[in-house]
Amino acid sequence: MTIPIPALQPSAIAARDELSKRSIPHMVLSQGDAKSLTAPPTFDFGTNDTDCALGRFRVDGNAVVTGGTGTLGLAACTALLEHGLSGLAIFDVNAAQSEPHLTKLRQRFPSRTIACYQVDVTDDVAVQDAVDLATETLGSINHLLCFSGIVGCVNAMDMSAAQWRRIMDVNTTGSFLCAQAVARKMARQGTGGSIVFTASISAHRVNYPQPQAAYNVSKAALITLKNCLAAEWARYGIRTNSVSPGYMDTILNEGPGIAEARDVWAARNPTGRMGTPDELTGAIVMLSSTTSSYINGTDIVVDGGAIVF
Ligand SMILES: NC(=O)c1ccc[n+]([C@@H]2O[C@H](COP(=O)([O-])OP(=O)(O)OC[C@H]3O[C@@H](n4cnc5c(N)ncnc54)[C@H](O)[C@@H]3O)[C@@H](O)[C@H]2O)c1
Ligand SMILES: OC[C@@H](O)C(O)[C@H](O)CO
Repeated sequence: MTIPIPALQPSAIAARDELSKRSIPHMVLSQGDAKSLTAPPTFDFGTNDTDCALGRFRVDGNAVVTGGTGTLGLAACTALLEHGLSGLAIFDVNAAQSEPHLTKLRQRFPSRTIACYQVDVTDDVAVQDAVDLATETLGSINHLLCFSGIVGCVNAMDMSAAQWRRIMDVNTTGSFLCAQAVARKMARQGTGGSIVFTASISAHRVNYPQPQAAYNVSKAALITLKNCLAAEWARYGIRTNSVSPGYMDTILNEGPGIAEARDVWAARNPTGRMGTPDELTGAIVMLSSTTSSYINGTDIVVDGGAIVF
């Protein structure tokens, strides 16, 4: 059986013919070495041995970090400040709990502005007010990192509509509302910026052994939201990416009945263990730094290899 090849559109034929007329200046194809370059690429090798990684992975400007009072959010805040962040505004529904952490951060980074606001990310008015306040306090917002999230391990048969809605509301809608409010500022500032959502390996595969359909769906939706915003907002100089942590050793994964699950998660991971909060920060810093200026719309899985195991 012959499969018919669809005819090219006239515009595609014109484009193909135009391209085929052009020479390929950097390639010496006739020598059988399609990769040899006539001109070396320009590359800045630096001038001394202190021009090292921190320069490339430097994080400039100010950030809003939602859920920054939580374990992963706080680890991210510390890492961003270590890499040069000038100002930080944490948005968290449990802002009161952050005081001892804020004191430590302010002691360690006395020259930076560090603020924390009580915000429920599902409340669009509260989000807008907090973004306005953070902009006033910090001068500008250049980064948004969304860590606010909740989990619910409930059989889909038993889940109430209210439980489903709340998980979707906090994890997906909350991240959207924050991204929209911050992106509008970035677009108005004319500076562009970087947005990083915290998805999960739960966005990529069904968790085992705990049932958590709403959580998994909320995180999968976040990955698609990231794709949409990356496509829509690049024109404003805004990059939108996400990280997908695996099982990390945080309060989210503690509590009654979780001990057995933790053993299963560790056993089903090639590393034989859960991750530590600090192990997520490499991806966070990289995505937020200027070295990632062409990384847009991607998701970085940080899971010790769980999803390939
Ligand atoms: N810990 C893990 O294994 C893991 C794995 C994958 C993804 N994640 C995701 O990482 C993020 C952080 O998780 P964590 O382990 O640090 O948990 P955590 O519970 O320590 O942190 C979550 C933070 O979100 C805040 N929050 C909850 N609801 C909020 C709301 N409505 N408005 C504002 N803030 C709210 C909480 O107060 C808390 O500070 C979550 O989105 C979670 O789904 C965690
Ligand atoms: O998939 C891992 C996480 O998203 C999360 O820590 C877990 O599923 C919560 O029980």
